[in-house]
Amino acid sequence: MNSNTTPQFESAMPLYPASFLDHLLGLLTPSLSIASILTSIVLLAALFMSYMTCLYVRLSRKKSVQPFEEIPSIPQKVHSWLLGHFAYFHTLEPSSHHSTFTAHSSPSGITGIWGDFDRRAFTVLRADHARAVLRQNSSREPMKLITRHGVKTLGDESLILIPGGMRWRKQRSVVAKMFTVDVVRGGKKAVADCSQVLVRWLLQAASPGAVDRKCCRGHTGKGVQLEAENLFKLYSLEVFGKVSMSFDFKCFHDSAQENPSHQNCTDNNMCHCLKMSTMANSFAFLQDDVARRSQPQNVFNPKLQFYSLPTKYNREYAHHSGVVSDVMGDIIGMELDKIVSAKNMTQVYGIEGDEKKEYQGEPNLITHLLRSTLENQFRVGGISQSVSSSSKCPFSGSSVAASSCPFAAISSSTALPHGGNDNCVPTSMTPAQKQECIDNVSSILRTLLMAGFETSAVSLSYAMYFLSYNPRFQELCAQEAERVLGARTDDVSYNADFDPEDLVLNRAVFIETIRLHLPVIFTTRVLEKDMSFDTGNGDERVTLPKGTKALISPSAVHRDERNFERAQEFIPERWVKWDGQKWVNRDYKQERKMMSESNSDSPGSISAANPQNFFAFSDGSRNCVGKRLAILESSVMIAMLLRDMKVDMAEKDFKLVTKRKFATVGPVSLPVMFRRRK
Ligand code: HEM
Repeated sequence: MNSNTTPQFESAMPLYPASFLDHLLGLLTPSLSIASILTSIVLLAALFMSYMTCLYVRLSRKKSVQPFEEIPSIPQKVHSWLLGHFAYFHTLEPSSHHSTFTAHSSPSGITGIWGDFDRRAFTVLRADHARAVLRQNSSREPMKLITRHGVKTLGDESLILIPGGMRWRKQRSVVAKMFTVDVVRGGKKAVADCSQVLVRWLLQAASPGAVDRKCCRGHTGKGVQLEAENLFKLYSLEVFGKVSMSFDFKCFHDSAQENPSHQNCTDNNMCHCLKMSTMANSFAFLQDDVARRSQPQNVFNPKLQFYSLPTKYNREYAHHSGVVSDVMGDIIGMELDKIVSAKNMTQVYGIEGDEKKEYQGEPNLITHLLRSTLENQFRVGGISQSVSSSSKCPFSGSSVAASSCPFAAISSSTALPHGGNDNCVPTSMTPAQKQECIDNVSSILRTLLMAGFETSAVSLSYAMYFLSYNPRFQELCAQEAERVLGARTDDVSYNADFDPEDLVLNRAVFIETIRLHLPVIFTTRVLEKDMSFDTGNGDERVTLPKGTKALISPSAVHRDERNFERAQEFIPERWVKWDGQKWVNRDYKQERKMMSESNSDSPGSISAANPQNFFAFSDGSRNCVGKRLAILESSVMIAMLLRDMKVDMAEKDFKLVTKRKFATVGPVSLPVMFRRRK
C-alpha cells in the first residue's frame, strides 16, 4: 500500500541528541568494527549461559513436577521452554490455536501444557469447562514481563495487573461504578458525536473536491484509504476522552493552523487531517512501549529492560510519561477543585432531589472516580470529624451516614455545611491529600485507557475486515442505521433520541466479529481450589489441583463446533433474525425449547447462538469491566459509518497477518478503503 496515503500518528516529541551510551549500545547492532564483534561475542556467550541456566532450572523442575497424566500435552517448542507459554502463544492465530488444541486434547477438549517454567497449565475447548473455570476463580496471573513493564506505566495498583485478592476486589469495585448500565448509557451522546465527527472527516476526505489537496494524506477523490487500526485508535481515544474525562484529544480536528504544510489549503473545512494531540500521542507511545519492552525477543536488550539507562529511548519514555502525568493531573485536579468548591452538589453529580438526570458528558466518569477514590482514601484512613447531621450523602449514592462522608472527613472545619442532600461538600484538602487522590484516579484512568484503547480499535478493524468480504451485511446494517439514526444527511446528523439497543444487526456484526477474531488472545486463571473435569473418556475425570493455571483462549472456544454451529464461519444471523419489520435478538432458550417440543431442526438456516458460550469479554467476577462501553462505541461506530460509506479491503488478495502488541494480538496491517455511498 502507498504509505503516502496512510495517516500516521504525528510525533510531537522533541528529538534528543544521542548520548555516549546510545553509541555504545549501538555497537550491539552488527557492524564491522572490532568493538562490535567483541561485544557480540560477549552477548552471545551471555545468551548461551542464560539459556543453559534456564534449561537446567526447567529440567530439574521437571523431575519434581510431572505434567498431567490423564490429559495429553502440547509438545513444547524451544522458545516456549525458555520464555513460557506466552512465547508459544503469541505467534499463533485463533484458528491455529483451535487446531493445535484439538490435535493434542483429550476427547473433552482439555489440553495440558507446561506454563511459565514451573507452573503446569491447561486449556479447555468446551464452553461449559471455560465457564466453570472463569466463574469459580478470579485470580489472574499476567505474564511476568508485562507486569514488570505495565507497573512502570500504570502503577502497581492497576486493575489489569493485580493478580487477585482483596486489593483487586477494592479496585474493581471502584472501577465497576464507572461502567454501570446507567453511566454507559449516559455516554451515548458523546459516543455518537465522536462517530459523527469521524464520518464527517471520512466523507470530506473521500469527496472529489479533495483530490488536489496533496497536504491531506488519504484523499484520493474516489475514496479514502487508511490503516483501519490507526483510524479506530483515534476514535476510541476520542470516545474515552469525551465520555470519561470530558477531555478533547483532538484526534479529528482542523490542523491547518498548526501544520505549515496545510497553509496552501484555501478551504480549511476540507483540510481535516487525522492528527493526535500531544497527550494522545504520548499515550500511544506509552502503550506501544509496554508492548515493545515485554516482547520475548527484547528480554535481553538492555536498552529496553533498564529504565535508568540514560539512553535516547528512555528519555523519550520519560518525556511522554511526563506529558501524560501532567495533562491527566491537570484535568483531574480541575475536577477535584470543582468538587471541593461546589456549593451545590446538583452541579457536580447531576442529582435533582432523588432523581438522576440524564448524564450529558458533565459530570463525567472522573467525577464518579473521584467520589469512589475519596471514599476509599478517607474512610479507610478513619479521619473523623464531627458533623451536624447524619442525613444521606449524595456522593455515596444514598444511605451513607454523614459521619462517614469522605467530604466531612477531609474538611478541616468542624462545622460543615452538612445539612442535607445537596450541601454535603468538602471545604478543603491538604496538598498531599489532593496529590494522593489525583495519583489514584490517574492510575485508574491510564489502566482503562490501556485496556480499552487497543482492544476496541483492533476489534473494529476486524469488523471492517469481515464487512469488506460481506457486502450484503453492509447493506443490511446501513438500512438498520437509517431506521434508527435517521436518514442520511450531508452533515451526518442523527436522531438525538435514538436508542443504541435498536442497533440490533450492527451490534450482532460486532459480536460475531469478536467471536471469531478477538484481540485478547487468551486470559488466565489460577485455580483457587481443586477442580474436577470430565476427560471425555467414559467416566474418567481429572482433578486439577489448586494453584494450577488455566489458559483460556476465547477464540479457540468460539471456533469449536461443540459450542457454536458452523463455528469457523462469519454468520451474524446466529444472534439475530428479521421479524418482518426489523432485526430482533434471537432467544436461544426459547428456540431450543420449541425445537425439542416439535422434535424439529432450527427454524432458521442456522441455530441460535448460546450467549453463555460467548467469552469475548470473559465471564465471572473478573470479566471485562468496560464491555458495555466497548459494545456501545463499536455498534454506534459501525452504524454511523455504514449509513454513509462502503468499506473494502484496499489491497486485492489481502492476507491477514497478526502480531502481538501490549495485551492484544492484532493485524500487522489492515488497509481499508472507504467510499461515499451514492
Ligand atoms: C472490544 C473491546 C474489548 C474487548 C474484546 C475486551 C476484552 C477483555 C477481556 C477478554 C478481558 C480479560 C478478562 C478476564 O481475565 O477474564 C478484559 C479485561 C478488562 N477490560 Fe476489556 N475489553 C474491551 C474493551 C474494554 C474497554 C473499552 C475498557 C474500559 C474502558 C476495558 C477495560 C477492561 C479492564 C479494566 C479489564 C480488567 C478487569 C479486571 O481485571 O477485573 N475493556 N477485557
